[in-house]
Amino acid sequence: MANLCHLGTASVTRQLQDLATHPYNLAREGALQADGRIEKYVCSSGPFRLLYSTQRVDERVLDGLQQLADECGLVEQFVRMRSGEVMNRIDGFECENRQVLHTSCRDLFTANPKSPEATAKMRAELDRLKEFLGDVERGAIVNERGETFTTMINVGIGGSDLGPRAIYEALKPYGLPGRSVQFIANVDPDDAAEKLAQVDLSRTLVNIVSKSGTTLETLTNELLVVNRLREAGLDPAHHCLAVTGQGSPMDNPEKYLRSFYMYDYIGGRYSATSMVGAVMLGFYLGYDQLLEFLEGAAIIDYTAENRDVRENVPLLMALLGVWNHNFLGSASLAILPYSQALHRFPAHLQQCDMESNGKSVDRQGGTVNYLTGPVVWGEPGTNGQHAFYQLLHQGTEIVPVEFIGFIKSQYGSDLEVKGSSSQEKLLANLLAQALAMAVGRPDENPNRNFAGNRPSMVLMAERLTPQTMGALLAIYEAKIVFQGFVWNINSFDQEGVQLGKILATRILESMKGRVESGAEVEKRFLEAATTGINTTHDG
Ligand SMILES: O=P(O)(O)OC[C@H]1O[C@H](O)[C@H](O)[C@@H](O)[C@@H]1O
Repeated sequence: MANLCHLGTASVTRQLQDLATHPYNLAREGALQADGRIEKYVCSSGPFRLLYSTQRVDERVLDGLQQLADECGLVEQFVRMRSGEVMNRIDGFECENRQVLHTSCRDLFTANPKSPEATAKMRAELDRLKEFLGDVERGAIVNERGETFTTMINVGIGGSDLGPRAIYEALKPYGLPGRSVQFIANVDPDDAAEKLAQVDLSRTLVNIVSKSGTTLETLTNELLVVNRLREAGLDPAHHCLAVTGQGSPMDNPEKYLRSFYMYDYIGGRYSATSMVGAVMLGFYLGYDQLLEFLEGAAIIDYTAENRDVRENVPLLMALLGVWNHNFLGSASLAILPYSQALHRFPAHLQQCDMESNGKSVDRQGGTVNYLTGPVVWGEPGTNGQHAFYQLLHQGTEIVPVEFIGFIKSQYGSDLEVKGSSSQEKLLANLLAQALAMAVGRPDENPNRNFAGNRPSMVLMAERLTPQTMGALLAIYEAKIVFQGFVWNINSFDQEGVQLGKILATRILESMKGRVESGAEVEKRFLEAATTGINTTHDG
């Protein structure tokens, strides 16, 4: 039974609303140095340290957020989720009615996993993956000409692409020698054409990833790649792998060189540590580094069970986000990694956050009367500083920022220019931006005045490695789940994506002259979009 306490019923909500009428003034002279604030407002979990002195909070607000966490039973709900309680549900209405057990996929490093049966299933799949990867490595599994496989194409979309791709991009320096991965996600034929042109298909494994086994883009791209394999004289059953839900339409092991399973209690946007990410990451990183990635996530899952907000990074980030969004009124959230390797991480978080918490109905089927998930966006720094930081500093929209930074580079190849290394310049810019947003700078010229009081927080670790990437992923997954508990919404289904798929099918039918009754609007919209534009195919 989910806690009925949430933002709308917590007794402390009124107190936080009162505190929000006069939030901490970061731009006041000496505000940041007061009371050892900079050193005091630091929280650590696993390999990450969160600096939050540049948030508009003080001890009373933090105490209020602690009380909100306690009243909502956030950690208790998180523990119950990890232990297998059915939390993907809406009381009294038809719903998915499922457990939420993405944490079971990495709960491998203890004799007492939270959900033993789910972890045992993941362990069994990992054992099969380890054997397969070993066969590929040893050359026991080779192509038609007896050559080893060097490349993998990952065919999937949404959670079957965004998380795995972001993690692959983040960990490129850690790949096994000679290994590479390409991703085909969009149904746009140019996406597949561009990727297929970059590989030697004869040396390529094709990893078809779809939890449901029914996603139009993925099935279309599978056929497209299979067709290209056949055209090249290659046997698809000798190159293609499948990762899908047990019993899905793709669960057809004879059709594939290997099939690996994920389960309905793992949401697509939370599946990067399941076989959805593990097959590709294991091929690229090797099995041992895949385990390091999973262990990083597991470490955070356990630290996230600390009830003390001040000692639990994902819980603190969740509550600071609620403070900025629900009490200070910000509408969006910028996630700005000062690491080019994390350039696809904000895109993954857009799905994980906005598909989880972009909801307006609570877990009892009622309409919420408070804000839920924010708009999430972001790009790496320092690039963003040359793009949208003007708005962050002087726009009418206050956009809270979550910066992510590392002390050391991944490659260790750097150059001292004008007395500093590039990594030093990267970090200096990150910290400078957080301070500038907070403190501002008064100027009599209104166009040069920086009002400050623009909140941010800084997540720091030593270096982006497989383990810190796993930890970073789990921090954000837990943060998003904690916020969904505060808002008393079901963060684990995605009914909102279904209507578009239905209308797309109707428009496809219209294109073929088959107009269902009631699909008049789609037909007319299609005609307005295409009539008079050359739609004949050039070749
Ligand atoms: O993995 P699949 O079943 O192919 O689903 C891929 C994606 O499809 C849908 O759009 C869902 O909204 C996503 O959550 C899911 O990740």
